[in-house]
Amino acid sequence: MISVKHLTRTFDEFIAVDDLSFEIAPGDIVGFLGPNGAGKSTTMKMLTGFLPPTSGEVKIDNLSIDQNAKLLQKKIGYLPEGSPVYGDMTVYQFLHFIADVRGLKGAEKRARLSDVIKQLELQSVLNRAVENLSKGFKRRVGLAQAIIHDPQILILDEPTDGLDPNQKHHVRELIRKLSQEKLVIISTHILEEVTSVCNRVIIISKGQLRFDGTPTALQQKSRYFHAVSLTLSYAADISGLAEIEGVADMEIDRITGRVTLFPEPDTYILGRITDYIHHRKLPVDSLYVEQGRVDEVFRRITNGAAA
Ligand SMILES: Nc1ncnc2c1ncn2[C@@H]1O[C@H](COP(=O)(O)OP(=O)(O)OP(=O)(O)O)[C@@H](O)[C@H]1O
Repeated sequence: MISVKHLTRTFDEFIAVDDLSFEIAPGDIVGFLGPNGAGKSTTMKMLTGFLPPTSGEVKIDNLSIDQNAKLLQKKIGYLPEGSPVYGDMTVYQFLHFIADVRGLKGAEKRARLSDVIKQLELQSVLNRAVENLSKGFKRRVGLAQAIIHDPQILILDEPTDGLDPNQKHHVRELIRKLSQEKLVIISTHILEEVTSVCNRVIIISKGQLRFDGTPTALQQKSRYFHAVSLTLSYAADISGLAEIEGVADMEIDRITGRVTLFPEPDTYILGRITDYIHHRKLPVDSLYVEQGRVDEVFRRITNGAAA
């Protein structure tokens, strides 16, 4: 269990993290979101005990990270932003070195090394210097070092940054698998990652907490939640759609031609829309109820007031 209370960090006059409080329990896969410069990395560094807070506290299993950093860091796997250091080592040397630092020995060390090499598919680059690897492989080496000691808590700063779509998928699957028995916090800019991997979302902006809830609760904040969208196979008179009882507003995407109808509060409009389409024989190609657009909520939340 991680407990964060009134966590604040300033750099000279600048407040990078501003009075954050939240608790994270095992089983939580937290997507930690925020625009560039929101304070995500700074928060993660404080959660892992690598940066002292200006005020407030972080407790892991009821122990303050400030006073117990060495002990608690054994429970944490941390993937910092960017690439692994010690770039002139080969991947194999680097992972051995990290295994030693983590106190792994003998058969256990060999088993864990072979396990992470397999999980992150690093066999083909074991003898290459870390600094010469592609961005994607560097990220995978970083992930391997984060999980080598099988930590209870995983804190991953942009784990899929720089990965191609196949690798992204692979790493998300790995995170999903690891999260069955661990507490996981990942920071990301990729909003689809949140709905596909996380069961909780924390959004910060300008160092302050703006949202803490499930991905579904976030989607429900979208103005598109339960709106009905449709596309037509050819142009037709759709002006009557906006007049349907219960439809508050209509929006047409100029690029895709997608038509979206927004319901009045607590109104179910799908039935009336399908009746209308049927009656007018409109050439509808696709029709669906929107689940809410996370990117729209994210923009609104991070530009304005707390949600
Ligand atoms: N050591 C430092 N000295 C001065 N300012 C810093 C320091 N570290 C971070 N900052 C500032 O604190 C703010 C938050 O930075 P942080 O890296 O935590 O943001 P972030 O949310 O991780 O951003 P990004 O998504 O771009 O990685 C930024 O304005 C950054 O410039």
